[in-house]
Amino acid sequence: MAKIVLLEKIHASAAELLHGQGFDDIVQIPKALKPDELRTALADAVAVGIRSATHVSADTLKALPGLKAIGCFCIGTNQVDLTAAATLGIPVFNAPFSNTRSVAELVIAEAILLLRRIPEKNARTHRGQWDKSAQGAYEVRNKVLGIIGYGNIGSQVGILAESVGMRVVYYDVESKLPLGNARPAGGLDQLLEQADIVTLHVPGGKGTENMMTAERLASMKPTAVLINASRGGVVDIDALNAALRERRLAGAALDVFPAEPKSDKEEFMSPLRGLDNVILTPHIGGSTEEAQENIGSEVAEKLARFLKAGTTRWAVNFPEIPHLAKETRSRVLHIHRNEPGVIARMNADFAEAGINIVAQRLQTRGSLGYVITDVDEIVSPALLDKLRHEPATIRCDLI
Ligand SMILES: NC(=O)c1ccc[n+]([C@@H]2O[C@H](COP(=O)([O-])OP(=O)(O)OC[C@H]3O[C@@H](n4cnc5c(N)ncnc54)[C@H](O)[C@@H]3O)[C@@H](O)[C@H]2O)c1
Ligand SMILES: O=C(O)[C@H](O)COP(=O)(O)O
Repeated sequence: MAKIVLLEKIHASAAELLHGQGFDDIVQIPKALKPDELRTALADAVAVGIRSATHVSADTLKALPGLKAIGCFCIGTNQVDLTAAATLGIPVFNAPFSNTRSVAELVIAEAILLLRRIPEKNARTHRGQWDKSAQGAYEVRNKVLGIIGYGNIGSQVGILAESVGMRVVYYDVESKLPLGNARPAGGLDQLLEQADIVTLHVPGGKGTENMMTAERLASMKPTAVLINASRGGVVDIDALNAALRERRLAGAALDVFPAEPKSDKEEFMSPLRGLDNVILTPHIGGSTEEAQENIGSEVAEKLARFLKAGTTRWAVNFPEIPHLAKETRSRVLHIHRNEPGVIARMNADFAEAGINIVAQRLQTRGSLGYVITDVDEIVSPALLDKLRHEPATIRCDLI
């Protein structure tokens, strides 16, 4: 029985779909696990489902030879060592669009709340103060929204922002088609100088680590606000803390942090706690009923299709082979280093065993090759062993 472990309160739609596909050994753990706990929990699992808080390193993957696939039940995949996973023959799947709208709506709401200074007004009113003043409170109409990272979320934020009258500029490392009346800012520095609201929608990882440095924060208008619903590492948190306390920025909304609790039992620690001009949320940008239900079934289906048919369509780190219904008795999944002669040797092994190949589909990506071979005969353990011991083989499975 193939065991699948689902962590971090993945929506029930995932387990439902997997059960429907015949996977009955599903273990659910409602939190993220530390590396040693992860190794124990996944020791006999073929697949794992995680969200953004479970970090899967190369060392963890090397300690789990039985693990065949990883599902990130979210958009970001920077929590997994994707290169190590590919090198070990493990495809990683995610849900690239399912929570886009949820994040975009939250960002627009926060932009309005911050410009009206609602976080401060709210805190003061709770403390019994009656701060009825228009000072420093603005409409978002005609204000400049600067979007850093104009991908799926950033571009949707731009569309929603225009519908309430904001003027949208963006900066992206890639050339992007502007939607609506949005226009490229002409560079990151130009964006920071002119924006009243700066919102970050870049991926996490080395390329964006601390991209909002003290200098960049200092180049923003003192009346401007910063929103970060991307990844915590993108902002120099101490520099932001200083800018906010010294009133060099008017406010901020943060949904993601350099260090986040692994479960709701752990205390959230941040230098920004207690600041009235800051909205802090516990990484819930994508946490709506709609998004989580869709993500659950989308990623579960990708895992099920891989485990049952070898399908790697939409894998983020792997050669992509679209879904091909299994119509023959046996299907061999062969993941190998992309070198000359691998397929020839493999097919010679089939021929030597007297097996005729009915269909074969090869795809490569960089140094990785993946071939699905359908045959009508039973593949013997001896042949499987031979294929597994071909010099370029990374992994070979029979389904
Ligand atoms: N807070 C949440 O709950 C939540 C929910 C969903 C996604 N996210 C985060 O939001 C990120 C963005 O999601 P998306 O779906 O829009 O991703 P995406 O891949 O569609 O867009 C990311 C964009 O950033 C651009 N980019 C990359 N590096 C850049 C850089 N250094 N400077 C400027 N632009 C850069 C890319 O070219 C791309 O256009 C995800 O990677 C994830 O980390 C957070
Ligand atoms: O990458 C994402 O989709 C978001 O960061 C959401 O992550 P979560 O599933 O942990 O809420």
